[in-house]
Amino acid sequence: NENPAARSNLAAIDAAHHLHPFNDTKKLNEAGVRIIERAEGVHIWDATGKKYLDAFGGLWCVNVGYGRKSIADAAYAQMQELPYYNTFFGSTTPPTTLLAQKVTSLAGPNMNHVFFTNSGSEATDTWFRIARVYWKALGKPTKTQVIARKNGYHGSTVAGASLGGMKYMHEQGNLPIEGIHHINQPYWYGEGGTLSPDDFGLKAARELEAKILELGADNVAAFVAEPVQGAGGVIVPPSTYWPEIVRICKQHDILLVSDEVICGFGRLGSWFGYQHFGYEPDLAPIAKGLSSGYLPVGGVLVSDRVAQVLIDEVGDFNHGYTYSGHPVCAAAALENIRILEEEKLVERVRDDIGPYFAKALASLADHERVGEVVSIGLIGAVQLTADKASRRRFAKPDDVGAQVRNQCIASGVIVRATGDRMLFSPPFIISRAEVDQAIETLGQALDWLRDNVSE
Ligand SMILES: Cc1ncc(COP(=O)(O)O)c(CNc2cccc(C(=O)O)c2)c1O
Repeated sequence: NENPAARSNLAAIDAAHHLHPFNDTKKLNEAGVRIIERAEGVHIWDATGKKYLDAFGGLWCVNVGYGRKSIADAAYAQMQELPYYNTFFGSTTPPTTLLAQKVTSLAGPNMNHVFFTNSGSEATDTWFRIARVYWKALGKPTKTQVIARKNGYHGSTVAGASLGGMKYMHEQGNLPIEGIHHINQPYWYGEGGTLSPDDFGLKAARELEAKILELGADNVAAFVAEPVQGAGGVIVPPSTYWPEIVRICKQHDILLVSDEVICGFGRLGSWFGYQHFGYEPDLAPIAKGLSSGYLPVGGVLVSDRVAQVLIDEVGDFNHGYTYSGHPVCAAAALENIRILEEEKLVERVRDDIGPYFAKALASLADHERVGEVVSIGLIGAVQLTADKASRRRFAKPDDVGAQVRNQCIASGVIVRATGDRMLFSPPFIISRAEVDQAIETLGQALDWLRDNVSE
């Protein structure tokens, strides 16, 4: 399949003109870019014809799997009918309105409105402004501060990168912007010390209360958190965490924002992550699984409490994007959700392949280089450790994670590494045999780590 000239030519063109996200362009150009040409089911192929099992689902997002012709057909038909019109100036288009109805019908009884965006980052900036507008309309204009978590990820816009808790992002662009504060993440394995997970869950949650009291509840607009922190390493909170967060937000009258960009649309075995953990947010950004990545679309689910103020008190809400509610993206998202419903893929994650995946992942727990394995539905992580008993971390977690990831990719399985945690987020259609292949491949990479990386 390899056409060396064509491939190397494309790589050379890419090196000459394409600046990639989250990448060191010089290193990338030396290594050579991987040209992905096609995909089907859970597999992708690069330009050399190499086939990979994509156990990471693109970027956490290809929930229905690749090659869904019906999504392409839906987008094509809509594009021929009406390729674009805006939702400004009192307009909408049929797919946009129907998508708003469909998404809110899945979001629970108190989430009946959605604001559309093109991405999760734009959804973050949207709820950030809604939260402040809400409190101002209620006569509390000083409630502007937002609390987020270290190692959380909420996107790459200025507010998104500021609300995220990644220091290496803050250092680029003089972030965070003012008005944003961070508390620790509920990462028991790395930060729980000698506490039990349950005690640590309460301790981590109560950092929110301390921060609110430090800032003054009359100055705090909202708290944002991912049900499970994805890009931060699939940090699953102890069971005591979320109930305590809910208590604190209620007690101090702080809006609760649940970032559903990864956890939404079935990833945890429920339509939204907050349904899995049993809480109801005031605002919830969505993207990724909304369209399974087939076209860029995002949004913010808005609770009745907030929507009522936005509608009855605020009047003009001066925010929005050219492509907010884009009809072709909406048509693709509608077909994506139809597939999730018709094939009962969310139930499959909850009742079948999710439990199977958890069992397969647990088979790695005894490996001498594994500190913990965690999963909910079809999101999972394997924590690497230099010493099981002491939970000692490798000196260079990023390097170790990258080496293990590269071993897996060389063996034809795409996984993600965040530091020293190996992450999975496969399409919901993954078969049991493909789960076994992904786990076995990681197991071989762990053996390689044990036999080749000391310390
Ligand atoms: C929880 C969460 N919130 C917001 C965003 C921003 O969405 P957009 O990217 O569509 O603007 C995300 C995105 N998450 C994301 C995006 C790109 C790469 C990776 C990775 O883990 O390597 C993760 C996310 O995971």
